[in-house]
Order: sequence, then structure tokens, then C-alpha cells
Amino acid sequence: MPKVLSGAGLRGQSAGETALCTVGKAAAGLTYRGYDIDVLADQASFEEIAYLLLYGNLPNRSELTAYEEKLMGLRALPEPLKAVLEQVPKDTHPMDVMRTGCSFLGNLEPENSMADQHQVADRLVATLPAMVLYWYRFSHDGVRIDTHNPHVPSLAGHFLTMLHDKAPNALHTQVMNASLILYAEHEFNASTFTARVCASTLSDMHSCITGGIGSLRGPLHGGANEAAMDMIEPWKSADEAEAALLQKLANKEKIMGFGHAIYSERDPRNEIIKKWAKKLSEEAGDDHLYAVSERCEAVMWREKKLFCNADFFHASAYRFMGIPTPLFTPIFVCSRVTGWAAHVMEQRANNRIIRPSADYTGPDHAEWIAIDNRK
Ligand SMILES: CC(=O)SCCNC(=O)CCNC(=O)[C@H](O)C(C)(C)COP(=O)(O)OP(=O)(O)OC[C@H]1O[C@@H](n2cnc3c(N)ncnc32)[C@H](O)[C@@H]1OP(=O)(O)O
Ligand SMILES: O=C([O-])CC(=O)C(=O)O
Repeated sequence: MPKVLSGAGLRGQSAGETALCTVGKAAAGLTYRGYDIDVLADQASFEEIAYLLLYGNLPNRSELTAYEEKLMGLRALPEPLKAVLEQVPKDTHPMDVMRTGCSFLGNLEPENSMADQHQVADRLVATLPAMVLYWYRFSHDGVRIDTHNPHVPSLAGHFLTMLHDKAPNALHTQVMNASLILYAEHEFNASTFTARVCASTLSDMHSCITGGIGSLRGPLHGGANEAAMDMIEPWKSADEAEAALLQKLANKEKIMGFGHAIYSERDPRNEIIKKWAKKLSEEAGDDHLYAVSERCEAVMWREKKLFCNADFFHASAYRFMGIPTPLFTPIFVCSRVTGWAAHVMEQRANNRIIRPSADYTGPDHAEWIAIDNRK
């Protein structure tokens, strides 16, 4: 059954048109430009999805090879950007680092003309992983990593190689690739809408993407994958998880990684990432984290009819690949930048400034009081 969409948060109101994505059609589905997410996550590479979203069609083999080579050629960070990243304190949240990095790249390489929008978008796709990991490895390990990785064509492998200083195994590359596909696009979610509002003023791509990063950061949106990990990490058994979760529900707490603004019964991305989390759990010899996650899923459905969204099983999947929690939402950025940029281009192609109205709730008329007469 489709979710009843009404009330606050602009729920259920159409705020524009898109040819990029459908969410929640027949209560569950997700498509990118008409292609089903199950097929894409199983068959495609993230680079194919980036191309599909940004250029409008699936690339043929030679287009894909050329696109992969283009992205690899755009990976290097400018020296002044590295210098800025080296100034950012170690205890900064990596999402704030990405926000700064994206904005500063816009200072160094401004989008002077909208004719450059594809070049600017590709440059961001290629450099955002390097920005966050250059800073992370410098501030945490004291090393200046090489962000080229010419022998690692996939962004999935590139990210894990920069993080761990060695090439990932095939399973980790495959899961990371699927994860990047799952997170790439989701219609008019909060961060994409932020980017589109910014685009509607005819602002530049870096401003739109920087705004998107700021919106994604919150725990009700992309930040939920980190918040879910923080919640489940202390629980050492499924029984402990169930007891703690019931207590949270009794306290009327929000449980991160559950529920959705549009989907009513399931998030189609959950089954996919859950399957990979199980595989990774077996590979890692995990004896409780996957079981804890599964129990949370069962308890939330039993107690509240709330289901896992895309973020919940991403938490354990990323942990099994040795990814530190504060880098979870930044990975979402590395993926969603493709959706954001595609929406910016779509908004620009048929633009009217986005400017809704408000229902005024203040006083009808207030009499001016001279400053010396105020209480
Ligand atoms: C990739 C993504 O961004 S997916 C979303 C990631 N965010 C999270 O996981 C954060 C936790 N989830 C939530 O806060 C919400 O479910 C949201 C923000 C995703 C959607 O919000 P809404 O559309 O307002 O939720 P919805 O209308 O379905 O809420 C219905 C009821 O369920 C409750 N509810 C919804 N989600 C949760 C949850 N995760 N834990 C506890 N209760 C919840 C709401 O509080 C509301 O109760 P009420 O009627 O007593 O106020
Ligand atoms: O659509 C939403 O509201 C949030 C979401 O799942 C996403 O952005 O991937």
C-alpha cells in the first residue's frame, strides 16, 4: 500500500518534475532513468551509473572506458587544496571536511559558465573521495597519500585503496561498488532538493553540491548510517540488542536507520545491502554484529512496523570492510554527488526560481515602540 503522504515537511506535494528517478512506485520500487535498482546493483559498475545519471544514457563499452579514463585523469588534488586540507584539525567531522573541500575547489576552479557543468561534475566525482581521504590519512596517520591510483580504475577500489594503503579484495570492491550504486540517486530527498533550490537561483555547481553535503550530514538523512553504527556497536549479542532497543522505544527515541519519508513497507535498497552485509560478516568471522542487526530489524517490524532503510545494514557492511564510522556518510557523498549534479543540470534546463509560500503565524499588526520605551 502506498504511504499516505500529507502534512508537514512538504510531504506529498510535487515540487517539480524529474526524469532521473522514481521512488516508491507501487509502494516499493526504485528506478534510475527507468532502470530497476535490483538490476543496476547486480549488473552495473558505479561509473556506468554516474554516466547514466549525468549524461542521460547507459554508456557503450568504448564510452565507458573513455569515461573511466577521464575520471582517473581528474583524480589529482590541486596543491592549494591539499594545503587547506592539511590545516583542518584531526577531530573535525569528515563531512565538514568534504563541505570545505568542495567549496574550496570552487575557489580554485570556479564554474565560469554552465557550458562547463559536465566537466565540473566529473571533477567533483573524481576528487571528493580523494579530498576526504587525503585529509583523513594526513590527520590520522601523518601520511600524504598519492590520490592518482592509476592501476585502480573503479572508484570503489580507489576509495578502499586510499583508505587502507592496499588494494581491496574482490568481495570488498564488489560491495563498495554496489553501495555506491545504491546511494547514487533518490529523487527529491532533502539534500537533492537543497541542491536544486540552490541551482534555481542560477548559482554555481560547487555551491549546489556544498549545500547538498550540508543537508546530507544530518542524522535524519545520510548521517543515519553513522548514527545506526553508534547505536548497535556497544551491543554484544542479539538479546542485548533487543532489550536495549525495547528500552529506546519505551523512551520514545528515534531509531536511526529505520523508517522512510516515502516508502511504506520496505526500502528496496535494504535487501541488497543486507545480503552483502551477511556475506561480509561470514568473511570477517563476525560472531555478533550481523545477528544484532538482524534482531533490530525483526524487533522494529514487530513493535512498530518500521523497516530498515538504506542506511541500517550499510553500517555493519562498512564496519566489516574496516571503514571507520565517521567515513560512512562521506561515502554517501562520493556516490550522491552524481545524483545531485544530475538534478542541478535538470533544474537548469527548465528553470524557475524555487520560492514557495509560507503560512504566516505571527501577529497581525505590531505597534512600533521607541527603544527607550521598551521593557
Ligand atoms: C538515506 C536516507 O536518508 S533514509 C532516512 C535515514 N534517516 C533515518 O534513518 C532516521 C530515522 N528515521 C526517521 O527519523 C524518519 O523515519 C524519517 C526522517 C526517515 C522519515 O520521517 P517521516 O516521514 O516524518 O516519518 P513518518 O511520517 O513515517 O513517521 C510516522 C511515525 O513513525 C515514527 N517514526 C518514524 N521513523 C521512526 C524511527 N526511525 N524510530 C522511531 N519512530 C519512528 C514517527 O515519529 C511518527 O510517529 P508519530 O506519528 O507518533 O509522530
Ligand atoms: O529519499 C529520501 O528522503 C531519503 C533517502 O532515502 C535518500 O536520499 O536516499
